[in-house]
Amino acid sequence: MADEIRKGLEGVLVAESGLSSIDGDAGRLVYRGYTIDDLAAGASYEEVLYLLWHGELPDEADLASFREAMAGAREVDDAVLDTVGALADADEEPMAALRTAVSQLSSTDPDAERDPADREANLRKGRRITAKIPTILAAFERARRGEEPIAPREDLAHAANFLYMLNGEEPDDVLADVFDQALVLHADHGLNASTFSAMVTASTLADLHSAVTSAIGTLGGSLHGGANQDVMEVLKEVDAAEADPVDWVTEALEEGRRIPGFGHRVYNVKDPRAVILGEQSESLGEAAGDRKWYEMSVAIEEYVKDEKGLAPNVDFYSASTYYQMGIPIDLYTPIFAMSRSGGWIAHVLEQYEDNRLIRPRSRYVGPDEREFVPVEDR
Ligand SMILES: CC(=O)SCCNC(=O)CCNC(=O)[C@H](O)C(C)(C)COP(=O)(O)OP(=O)(O)OC[C@H]1O[C@@H](n2cnc3c(N)ncnc32)[C@H](O)[C@@H]1OP(=O)(O)O
Ligand SMILES: O=C([O-])CC(=O)C(=O)O
Repeated sequence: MADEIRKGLEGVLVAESGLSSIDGDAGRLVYRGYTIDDLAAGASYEEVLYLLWHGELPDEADLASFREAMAGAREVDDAVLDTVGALADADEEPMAALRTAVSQLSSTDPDAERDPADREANLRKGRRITAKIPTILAAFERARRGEEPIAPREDLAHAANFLYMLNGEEPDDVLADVFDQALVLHADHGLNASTFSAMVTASTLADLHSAVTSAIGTLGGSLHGGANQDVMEVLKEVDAAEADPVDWVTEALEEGRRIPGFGHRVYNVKDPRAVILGEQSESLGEAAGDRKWYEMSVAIEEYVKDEKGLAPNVDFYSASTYYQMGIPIDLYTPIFAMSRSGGWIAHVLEQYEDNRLIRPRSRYVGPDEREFVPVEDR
Protein backbone atom coordinates (compact mmCIF):
# COMPACT_ATOMS: atom_id res chain seq x y z
CA MET A 1 0.00 0.00 0.00
CA ALA A 2 1.36 3.44 -0.98
CA ASP A 3 2.55 5.43 2.01
CA GLU A 4 2.42 8.82 0.34
CA ILE A 5 0.10 11.19 2.21
CA ARG A 6 -2.33 13.09 -0.02
CA LYS A 7 -3.20 15.96 2.26
CA GLY A 8 -6.81 16.98 1.87
CA LEU A 9 -7.23 13.84 -0.30
CA GLU A 10 -6.42 16.04 -3.30
CA GLY A 11 -6.89 14.11 -6.51
CA VAL A 12 -7.55 10.81 -4.73
CA LEU A 13 -10.11 8.70 -6.57
CA VAL A 14 -12.37 6.93 -4.09
CA ALA A 15 -15.58 6.05 -5.94
CA GLU A 16 -17.39 5.80 -9.24
CA SER A 17 -20.40 8.05 -9.67
CA GLY A 18 -22.92 8.61 -12.44
CA LEU A 19 -23.97 12.00 -11.06
CA SER A 20 -21.80 14.97 -11.97
CA SER A 21 -18.77 15.36 -14.13
CA ILE A 22 -16.47 18.35 -13.77
CA ASP A 23 -13.81 19.57 -16.18
CA GLY A 24 -11.76 21.88 -14.02
CA ASP A 25 -9.61 23.18 -16.87
CA ALA A 26 -12.44 23.91 -19.29
CA GLY A 27 -14.82 25.15 -16.58
CA ARG A 28 -17.56 22.67 -17.39
CA LEU A 29 -20.08 21.01 -15.10
CA VAL A 30 -22.44 18.30 -16.28
CA TYR A 31 -25.19 16.47 -14.33
CA ARG A 32 -25.82 12.99 -15.73
CA GLY A 33 -24.76 14.10 -19.20
CA TYR A 34 -26.56 17.47 -19.28
CA THR A 35 -24.53 20.68 -19.08
CA ILE A 36 -25.25 23.03 -16.25
CA ASP A 37 -25.92 25.79 -18.79
CA ASP A 38 -28.70 23.77 -20.44
CA LEU A 39 -30.19 22.73 -17.13
CA ALA A 40 -30.05 26.24 -15.66
CA ALA A 41 -31.74 27.63 -18.76
CA GLY A 42 -34.34 24.92 -19.26
CA ALA A 43 -34.95 22.72 -16.22
CA SER A 44 -36.59 23.40 -12.87
CA TYR A 45 -35.01 22.32 -9.59
CA GLU A 46 -37.60 19.53 -9.32
CA GLU A 47 -36.57 18.20 -12.74
CA VAL A 48 -32.94 18.23 -11.68
CA LEU A 49 -33.76 16.40 -8.46
CA TYR A 50 -35.58 13.76 -10.46
CA LEU A 51 -32.63 13.51 -12.83
CA LEU A 52 -30.16 13.07 -9.98
CA TRP A 53 -32.25 10.55 -8.06
CA HIS A 54 -33.71 8.53 -10.95
CA GLY A 55 -31.02 8.84 -13.63
CA GLU A 56 -33.13 10.40 -16.40
CA LEU A 57 -35.10 13.61 -16.89
CA PRO A 58 -38.79 13.06 -16.13
CA ASP A 59 -41.47 13.22 -18.82
CA GLU A 60 -44.46 15.48 -18.13
CA ALA A 61 -46.45 12.81 -16.27
CA ASP A 62 -43.48 11.74 -14.12
CA LEU A 63 -42.68 15.35 -13.34
CA ALA A 64 -46.27 16.10 -12.35
CA SER A 65 -46.40 13.19 -9.91
CA PHE A 66 -42.92 13.94 -8.56
CA ARG A 67 -43.86 17.60 -7.99
CA GLU A 68 -47.08 16.52 -6.30
CA ALA A 69 -45.25 14.13 -3.98
CA MET A 70 -42.66 16.81 -3.11
CA ALA A 71 -45.27 19.53 -2.57
CA GLY A 72 -47.36 17.20 -0.42
CA ALA A 73 -44.38 16.59 1.87
CA ARG A 74 -43.57 20.24 2.64
CA GLU A 75 -45.35 20.59 5.97
CA VAL A 76 -43.30 19.97 9.08
CA ASP A 77 -44.51 18.64 12.38
CA ASP A 78 -45.37 21.00 15.26
CA ALA A 79 -42.54 19.48 17.31
CA VAL A 80 -40.03 20.54 14.65
CA LEU A 81 -41.61 24.00 14.44
CA ASP A 82 -41.31 24.26 18.23
CA THR A 83 -37.62 23.37 18.00
CA VAL A 84 -37.10 25.92 15.25
CA GLY A 85 -38.86 28.59 17.33
CA ALA A 86 -36.78 27.75 20.42
CA LEU A 87 -33.54 27.90 18.39
CA ALA A 88 -34.54 31.26 16.92
CA ASP A 89 -35.27 32.56 20.44
CA ALA A 90 -31.83 31.33 21.52
CA ASP A 91 -30.21 33.28 18.65
CA GLU A 92 -28.89 30.11 17.06
CA GLU A 93 -27.09 30.41 13.70
CA PRO A 94 -29.40 29.41 10.83
CA MET A 95 -27.05 26.62 9.64
CA ALA A 96 -26.95 25.13 13.13
CA ALA A 97 -30.73 25.44 13.44
CA LEU A 98 -31.15 23.68 10.11
CA ARG A 99 -28.77 20.90 11.15
CA THR A 100 -30.70 20.33 14.38
CA ALA A 101 -34.13 20.44 12.75
CA VAL A 102 -33.17 18.10 9.90
CA SER A 103 -31.85 15.64 12.44
CA GLN A 104 -35.18 15.84 14.28
CA LEU A 105 -37.13 15.05 11.09
CA SER A 106 -36.27 11.36 11.49
CA SER A 107 -38.40 11.21 14.64
CA THR A 108 -41.59 11.46 12.59
CA ASP A 109 -40.47 9.98 9.28
CA PRO A 110 -42.74 7.00 8.49
CA ASP A 111 -39.77 5.16 6.96
CA ALA A 112 -37.40 5.79 9.86
CA GLU A 113 -37.45 2.15 10.96
CA ARG A 114 -36.69 0.73 7.50
CA ASP A 115 -33.37 -0.82 6.54
CA PRO A 116 -31.05 2.21 6.08
CA ALA A 117 -30.08 0.97 2.61
CA ASP A 118 -33.66 0.41 1.35
CA ARG A 119 -33.67 2.40 -1.91
CA GLU A 120 -37.41 2.98 -2.19
CA ALA A 121 -37.64 4.07 1.44
CA ASN A 122 -34.65 6.35 0.91
CA LEU A 123 -36.25 7.95 -2.12
CA ARG A 124 -39.31 8.72 0.01
CA LYS A 125 -37.18 9.96 2.90
CA GLY A 126 -35.08 12.01 0.50
CA ARG A 127 -38.18 13.65 -0.97
CA ARG A 128 -39.44 14.48 2.51
CA ILE A 129 -36.12 15.90 3.72
CA THR A 130 -35.67 18.03 0.60
CA ALA A 131 -39.29 19.18 0.64
CA LYS A 132 -39.15 20.19 4.31
CA ILE A 133 -35.85 22.07 4.41
CA PRO A 134 -37.37 25.25 2.88
CA THR A 135 -40.25 25.10 5.37
CA ILE A 136 -37.81 24.81 8.28
CA LEU A 137 -35.67 27.67 7.06
CA ALA A 138 -38.52 30.04 6.33
CA ALA A 139 -40.09 29.25 9.72
CA PHE A 140 -36.75 29.91 11.44
CA GLU A 141 -36.32 33.25 9.71
CA ARG A 142 -39.85 34.32 10.55
CA ALA A 143 -39.53 33.17 14.16
CA ARG A 144 -36.45 35.28 14.71
CA ARG A 145 -38.33 38.26 13.27
CA GLY A 146 -41.10 37.53 15.78
CA GLU A 147 -43.49 36.36 13.05
CA GLU A 148 -45.62 33.24 12.74
CA PRO A 149 -44.55 30.63 10.19
CA ILE A 150 -46.39 30.62 6.89
CA ALA A 151 -47.73 27.25 5.80
CA PRO A 152 -46.34 25.92 2.51
CA ARG A 153 -48.51 26.09 -0.61
CA GLU A 154 -48.79 23.01 -2.78
CA ASP A 155 -49.62 24.96 -5.93
CA LEU A 156 -46.24 26.69 -6.03
CA ALA A 157 -42.96 25.26 -7.32
CA HIS A 158 -40.21 24.42 -4.81
CA ALA A 159 -38.30 27.68 -5.36
CA ALA A 160 -41.32 29.99 -5.47
CA ASN A 161 -42.87 28.35 -2.41
CA PHE A 162 -39.75 29.02 -0.33
CA LEU A 163 -39.79 32.73 -1.23
CA TYR A 164 -43.51 32.82 -0.48
CA MET A 165 -43.03 31.24 2.98
CA LEU A 166 -40.09 33.56 3.69
CA ASN A 167 -41.69 36.83 2.63
CA GLY A 168 -45.41 36.17 2.96
CA GLU A 169 -46.03 37.04 -0.67
CA GLU A 170 -45.67 35.19 -3.94
CA PRO A 171 -42.47 36.15 -5.75
CA ASP A 172 -42.76 37.61 -9.22
CA ASP A 173 -41.67 35.40 -12.11
CA VAL A 174 -38.22 36.98 -12.34
CA LEU A 175 -37.34 36.32 -8.70
CA ALA A 176 -38.85 32.84 -8.77
CA ASP A 177 -36.80 31.99 -11.88
CA VAL A 178 -33.54 33.42 -10.55
CA PHE A 179 -33.96 31.47 -7.33
CA ASP A 180 -34.92 28.26 -9.12
CA GLN A 181 -31.83 28.62 -11.30
CA ALA A 182 -29.65 29.11 -8.23
CA LEU A 183 -31.05 25.88 -6.77
CA VAL A 184 -30.31 24.05 -10.04
CA LEU A 185 -26.74 25.38 -10.06
CA HIS A 186 -25.98 24.28 -6.49
CA ALA A 187 -27.59 20.83 -6.62
CA ASP A 188 -24.52 18.66 -7.12
CA HIS A 189 -20.76 18.89 -7.45
CA GLY A 190 -18.92 15.61 -7.33
CA LEU A 191 -17.21 14.58 -4.12
CA ASN A 192 -17.13 17.98 -2.47
CA ALA A 193 -16.51 17.93 1.29
CA SER A 194 -20.14 17.88 2.45
CA THR A 195 -21.10 15.17 -0.05
CA PHE A 196 -18.13 13.11 1.00
CA SER A 197 -19.11 13.56 4.61
CA ALA A 198 -22.63 12.27 3.80
CA MET A 199 -21.05 9.29 2.05
CA VAL A 200 -18.75 8.48 4.96
CA THR A 201 -21.74 8.51 7.30
CA ALA A 202 -23.84 6.34 4.95
CA SER A 203 -20.93 3.94 4.47
CA THR A 204 -21.30 2.81 8.10
CA LEU A 205 -24.92 1.93 7.22
CA ALA A 206 -26.15 4.85 9.28
CA ASP A 207 -29.44 6.26 7.97
CA LEU A 208 -30.16 9.02 5.45
CA HIS A 209 -31.12 11.62 8.08
CA SER A 210 -27.74 11.09 9.74
CA ALA A 211 -25.93 11.42 6.41
CA VAL A 212 -27.72 14.67 5.54
CA THR A 213 -27.17 16.02 9.04
CA SER A 214 -23.42 15.31 8.74
CA ALA A 215 -23.39 17.03 5.37
CA ILE A 216 -25.11 20.17 6.67
CA GLY A 217 -22.50 20.43 9.40
CA THR A 218 -19.74 20.10 6.82
CA LEU A 219 -21.18 22.56 4.33
CA GLY A 220 -21.28 25.37 6.88
CA GLY A 221 -17.52 25.95 7.11
CA SER A 222 -15.94 29.02 5.55
CA LEU A 223 -13.78 26.98 3.15
CA HIS A 224 -16.93 25.38 1.71
CA GLY A 225 -20.54 26.63 1.49
CA GLY A 226 -20.06 29.16 4.28
CA ALA A 227 -18.07 31.32 1.86
CA ASN A 228 -21.19 32.82 0.21
CA GLN A 229 -22.12 34.59 3.45
CA ASP A 230 -18.50 35.72 3.90
CA VAL A 231 -18.47 37.20 0.39
CA MET A 232 -21.48 39.39 1.12
CA GLU A 233 -20.04 40.45 4.45
CA VAL A 234 -16.92 41.65 2.62
CA LEU A 235 -18.99 43.57 0.05
CA LYS A 236 -21.06 45.17 2.82
CA GLU A 237 -17.96 46.07 4.83
CA VAL A 238 -16.32 47.70 1.82
CA ASP A 239 -19.52 49.57 1.01
CA ALA A 240 -20.07 50.76 4.58
CA ALA A 241 -16.51 52.09 4.71
CA GLU A 242 -16.98 53.71 1.28
CA ALA A 243 -13.71 51.98 0.45
CA ASP A 244 -12.30 50.82 -2.84
CA PRO A 245 -12.89 47.05 -3.04
CA VAL A 246 -9.44 46.61 -4.58
CA ASP A 247 -7.83 48.28 -1.53
CA TRP A 248 -9.70 45.90 0.75
CA VAL A 249 -8.51 42.88 -1.22
CA THR A 250 -4.93 44.18 -1.43
CA GLU A 251 -4.80 44.58 2.33
CA ALA A 252 -6.39 41.18 2.95
CA LEU A 253 -3.88 39.48 0.67
CA GLU A 254 -0.98 41.35 2.28
CA GLU A 255 -2.16 40.08 5.65
CA GLY A 256 -2.22 36.54 4.24
CA ARG A 257 -6.01 36.24 4.41
CA ARG A 258 -8.08 34.32 1.89
CA ILE A 259 -10.57 36.10 -0.29
CA PRO A 260 -13.92 34.37 0.11
CA GLY A 261 -15.50 33.18 -3.12
CA PHE A 262 -12.16 32.57 -4.89
CA GLY A 263 -10.23 29.42 -5.58
CA HIS A 264 -11.48 25.90 -5.88
CA ARG A 265 -10.06 22.44 -5.39
CA VAL A 266 -11.26 21.32 -8.83
CA TYR A 267 -11.53 24.40 -11.07
CA ASN A 268 -8.44 26.07 -12.48
CA VAL A 269 -10.62 28.58 -14.34
CA LYS A 270 -13.82 30.48 -13.56
CA ASP A 271 -16.50 28.20 -12.17
CA PRO A 272 -19.22 27.84 -14.84
CA ARG A 273 -21.86 28.49 -12.17
CA ALA A 274 -20.18 31.78 -11.27
CA VAL A 275 -20.56 32.81 -14.91
CA ILE A 276 -24.34 32.28 -14.78
CA LEU A 277 -24.76 33.75 -11.29
CA GLY A 278 -22.68 36.77 -12.34
CA GLU A 279 -25.17 37.38 -15.15
CA GLN A 280 -28.04 37.07 -12.66
CA SER A 281 -26.36 39.50 -10.29
CA GLU A 282 -25.86 41.98 -13.10
CA SER A 283 -29.42 41.79 -14.37
CA LEU A 284 -30.90 42.16 -10.87
CA GLY A 285 -28.75 45.27 -10.39
CA GLU A 286 -29.80 46.56 -13.79
CA ALA A 287 -33.48 46.02 -12.96
CA ALA A 288 -33.09 47.83 -9.63
CA GLY A 289 -31.16 50.68 -11.27
CA ASP A 290 -28.19 50.04 -8.98
CA ARG A 291 -25.22 48.13 -10.36
CA LYS A 292 -23.11 48.77 -7.25
CA TRP A 293 -22.91 45.21 -5.88
CA TYR A 294 -22.22 43.70 -9.26
CA GLU A 295 -19.57 46.28 -10.12
CA MET A 296 -17.80 45.88 -6.78
CA SER A 297 -17.76 42.13 -7.39
CA VAL A 298 -16.33 42.53 -10.88
CA ALA A 299 -13.59 44.86 -9.58
CA ILE A 300 -12.61 42.22 -7.00
CA GLU A 301 -12.75 39.43 -9.58
CA GLU A 302 -10.42 41.27 -11.97
CA TYR A 303 -7.94 42.17 -9.27
CA VAL A 304 -7.79 38.71 -7.69
CA LYS A 305 -7.36 37.17 -11.12
CA ASP A 306 -4.45 39.50 -11.95
CA GLU A 307 -2.77 39.31 -8.54
CA LYS A 308 -3.31 35.69 -7.56
CA GLY A 309 -4.46 33.94 -10.73
CA LEU A 310 -7.56 32.82 -8.82
CA ALA A 311 -11.05 32.79 -10.33
CA PRO A 312 -14.44 33.09 -8.62
CA ASN A 313 -16.21 29.96 -7.43
CA VAL A 314 -19.97 29.41 -7.12
CA ASP A 315 -20.12 31.32 -3.83
CA PHE A 316 -18.85 34.59 -5.23
CA TYR A 317 -21.75 35.81 -7.35
CA SER A 318 -24.49 33.94 -5.49
CA ALA A 319 -23.82 36.42 -2.68
CA SER A 320 -24.76 39.60 -4.57
CA THR A 321 -27.54 37.73 -6.36
CA TYR A 322 -29.22 36.70 -3.09
CA TYR A 323 -28.58 40.11 -1.56
CA GLN A 324 -30.37 41.86 -4.38
CA MET A 325 -33.26 39.44 -3.90
CA GLY A 326 -33.59 40.71 -0.33
CA ILE A 327 -32.56 37.42 1.28
CA PRO A 328 -30.94 37.77 4.74
CA ILE A 329 -27.18 37.21 4.50
CA ASP A 330 -26.95 34.37 7.00
CA LEU A 331 -29.51 32.37 5.02
CA TYR A 332 -27.21 32.06 2.00
CA THR A 333 -25.43 28.95 3.24
CA PRO A 334 -28.64 27.25 4.43
CA ILE A 335 -30.06 27.97 0.96
CA PHE A 336 -27.02 26.21 -0.48
CA ALA A 337 -27.93 23.25 1.77
CA MET A 338 -31.54 23.46 0.56
CA SER A 339 -30.31 22.79 -2.95
CA ARG A 340 -27.35 20.49 -2.25
CA SER A 341 -29.56 18.12 -0.21
CA GLY A 342 -30.54 16.77 -3.64
CA GLY A 343 -26.92 15.93 -4.47
CA TRP A 344 -26.16 14.55 -1.00
CA ILE A 345 -29.12 12.19 -1.21
CA ALA A 346 -28.21 11.08 -4.73
CA HIS A 347 -24.63 10.26 -3.67
CA VAL A 348 -25.86 8.44 -0.57
CA LEU A 349 -28.17 6.34 -2.76
CA GLU A 350 -25.13 5.43 -4.87
CA GLN A 351 -23.11 4.67 -1.76
CA TYR A 352 -25.72 2.28 -0.34
CA GLU A 353 -25.99 0.53 -3.70
CA ASP A 354 -22.34 -0.49 -3.72
CA ASN A 355 -21.36 0.05 -0.14
CA ARG A 356 -18.02 -0.47 1.49
CA LEU A 357 -17.06 1.19 4.77
CA ILE A 358 -15.04 4.34 4.05
CA ARG A 359 -12.08 4.19 6.35
CA PRO A 360 -8.71 5.62 5.29
CA ARG A 361 -5.71 5.66 7.61
CA SER A 362 -3.21 8.10 9.02
CA ARG A 363 0.52 7.69 9.54
CA TYR A 364 1.28 7.51 13.26
CA VAL A 365 3.77 10.18 14.32
CA GLY A 366 3.13 10.09 18.10
CA PRO A 367 5.48 8.82 20.83
CA ASP A 368 7.04 5.33 20.74
CA GLU A 369 5.50 2.72 23.02
CA ARG A 370 6.17 3.61 26.66
CA GLU A 371 5.46 2.38 30.11
CA PHE A 372 2.07 3.23 31.63
CA VAL A 373 2.30 4.91 35.04
CA PRO A 374 -0.82 4.95 37.30
CA VAL A 375 -2.19 8.43 37.95
CA GLU A 376 -1.05 8.55 41.60
CA ASP A 377 2.56 7.89 40.53
CA ARG A 378 2.73 10.47 37.73
C1 LIG B 1 -18.92 25.64 -2.65
C2 LIG B 1 -17.50 25.62 -2.36
O1 LIG B 1 -17.10 24.96 -1.45
S1 LIG B 1 -16.48 26.52 -3.34
C3 LIG B 1 -15.17 27.03 -2.26
C4 LIG B 1 -15.67 28.05 -1.26
N1 LIG B 1 -14.59 28.51 -0.38
C5 LIG B 1 -14.04 29.72 -0.52
O2 LIG B 1 -14.41 30.50 -1.37
C6 LIG B 1 -12.97 30.07 0.49
C7 LIG B 1 -11.76 30.63 -0.19
N2 LIG B 1 -11.10 29.63 -0.96
C8 LIG B 1 -10.19 28.75 -0.40
O3 LIG B 1 -9.90 28.81 0.80
C9 LIG B 1 -9.57 27.67 -1.28
O4 LIG B 1 -9.48 28.14 -2.61
C10 LIG B 1 -10.34 26.35 -1.25
C11 LIG B 1 -10.50 25.89 0.20
C12 LIG B 1 -11.73 26.50 -1.86
C13 LIG B 1 -9.60 25.30 -2.07
O5 LIG B 1 -8.49 24.98 -1.37
P1 LIG B 1 -7.32 24.00 -1.83
O6 LIG B 1 -7.62 23.32 -3.08
O7 LIG B 1 -7.00 23.16 -0.66
O8 LIG B 1 -6.16 24.99 -2.11
P2 LIG B 1 -5.14 25.51 -1.02
O9 LIG B 1 -5.82 25.88 0.23
O10 LIG B 1 -4.05 24.48 -0.93
O11 LIG B 1 -4.62 26.82 -1.73
C14 LIG B 1 -3.62 26.84 -2.75
C15 LIG B 1 -2.95 28.19 -2.76
O12 LIG B 1 -3.86 29.18 -3.21
C16 LIG B 1 -4.09 30.15 -2.21
N3 LIG B 1 -5.51 30.43 -2.18
C17 LIG B 1 -6.50 29.58 -2.47
N4 LIG B 1 -7.67 30.21 -2.36
C18 LIG B 1 -7.40 31.47 -1.98
C19 LIG B 1 -8.22 32.58 -1.72
N5 LIG B 1 -9.54 32.53 -1.79
N6 LIG B 1 -7.63 33.74 -1.36
C20 LIG B 1 -6.28 33.82 -1.30
N7 LIG B 1 -5.44 32.79 -1.55
C21 LIG B 1 -6.02 31.63 -1.87
C22 LIG B 1 -3.64 29.50 -0.90
O13 LIG B 1 -3.25 30.45 0.05
C23 LIG B 1 -2.51 28.64 -1.37
O14 LIG B 1 -1.37 29.47 -1.57
P3 LIG B 1 0.08 28.94 -1.18
O15 LIG B 1 0.30 27.73 -2.02
O16 LIG B 1 0.94 30.11 -1.50
O17 LIG B 1 0.01 28.62 0.28
O1 LIG C 1 -16.74 20.82 -5.17
C1 LIG C 1 -16.28 21.42 -4.19
O2 LIG C 1 -15.16 21.20 -3.69
C2 LIG C 1 -17.06 22.49 -3.55
C3 LIG C 1 -18.50 22.49 -3.88
O3 LIG C 1 -19.32 21.89 -3.22
C4 LIG C 1 -18.93 23.21 -5.06
O4 LIG C 1 -18.11 23.83 -5.72
O5 LIG C 1 -20.15 23.18 -5.35
